[in-house]
Amino acid sequence: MRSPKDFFRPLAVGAPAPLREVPANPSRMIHFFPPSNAKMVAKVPDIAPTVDVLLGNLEDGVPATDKEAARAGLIEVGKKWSTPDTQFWTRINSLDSPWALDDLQAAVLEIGDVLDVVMVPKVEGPEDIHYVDRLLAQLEAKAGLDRPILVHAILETAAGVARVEEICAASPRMQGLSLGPADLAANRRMKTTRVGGGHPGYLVRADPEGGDLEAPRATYQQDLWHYTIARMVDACVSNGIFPYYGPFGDIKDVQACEDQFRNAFLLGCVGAWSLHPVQIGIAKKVFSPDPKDVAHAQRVIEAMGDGTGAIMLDGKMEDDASVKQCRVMLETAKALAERDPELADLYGFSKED
Ligand SMILES: CC(=O)SCCNC(=O)CCNC(=O)[C@H](O)C(C)(C)COP(=O)(O)OP(=O)(O)OC[C@H]1O[C@@H](n2cnc3c(N)ncnc32)[C@H](O)[C@@H]1OP(=O)(O)O
Ligand SMILES: CC(=O)C(=O)O
Ligand SMILES: [Mg+2]
Repeated sequence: MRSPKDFFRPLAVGAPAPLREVPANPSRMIHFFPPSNAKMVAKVPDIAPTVDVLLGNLEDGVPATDKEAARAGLIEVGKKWSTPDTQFWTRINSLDSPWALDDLQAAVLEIGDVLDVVMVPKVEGPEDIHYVDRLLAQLEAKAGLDRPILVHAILETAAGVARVEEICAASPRMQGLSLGPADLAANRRMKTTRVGGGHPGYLVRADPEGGDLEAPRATYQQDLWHYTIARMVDACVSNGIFPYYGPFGDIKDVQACEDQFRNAFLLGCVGAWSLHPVQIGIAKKVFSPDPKDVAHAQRVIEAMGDGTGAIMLDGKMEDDASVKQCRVMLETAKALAERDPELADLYGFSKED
């Protein structure tokens, strides 16, 4: 662990100074595309303006035989990047793979000027972040970049979950964390075969009525990811960075995808991954506060005056703590509405709001 005095010093001569605060840019969906697929690369100009984050994926999902082609596709997209209101990220291969070093070098040296965030998979502890941190500083200095590239870690090993707080605090470059439910399930030896979402076998059953064990009893499916997401949210918030739900692999089940995303939103996540165009709209809907909640938040804030004390509104007690929740809701809505006029209209915000 670096001394607190050195925490914000650049890690290489000539590298840009680390940021003191991670920007809270809208990132309701991190949209994944495989840059090795020429058809999908051709769609980038149309898709980029419709998403908050576009991510060129170099890791899992890209066949080993296509790794070089994916890196070349990412560079091609970066060189033509002309959507400054959308963030541009990449996911590099894991640090123990034969590709990670070349991924990082190519991404920073060739397109570092347009790259906002590098997503690092399978992070096991702060030492992985320290390695990437120093390397990025050296590469940024070499490329002559004037602002640092941030780092996003995927939580997809038991060791990573056990050290999640240390990972979040490892560097001022840390932008956020995503849940990696597929690799995490494998690493934990969970007995599932899915990419995120629930499982019908993970349930609780109602007690038998009148002790009748033969009578039908209601069952309730439980959320396999609740514990990990809650830990992730606490670790992120206490370090001033952002938590995200990861992928939902059952593309056709848009309803369960929406439910999983909403659980994450309610627990504090700011966004999720979209793997297919159909999931972009789901993430946009879920991670933009509901206009009814925004209107309610405005009413509570107005009714609470200076924000202290206790009042009754619609039969419910409101006080200092509920007004703080309402401010979170309103601030989130305002930040999103700033870049989305349709949302601003939906919330009834005027330009002065
Ligand atoms: C556990 C993890 O690591 S998750 C992250 C790794 N995985 C990924 O990144 C997967 C990303 N997604 C994909 O590769 C694709 O969506 C797949 C393979 C899952 C499905 O692709 P398809 O079989 O082509 O789906 P489908 O036929 O429904 O696609 C409809 C259209 O959307 C396009 N499309 C599909 N996914 C994407 C995408 N992620 N970005 C842009 N366009 C896409 C298709 O090219 C197709 O275009 P067309 O109508 O012009 O032919
Ligand atoms: C997100 C990811 O990489 C996983 O679920 O494994
Ligand atoms: Mg993974």
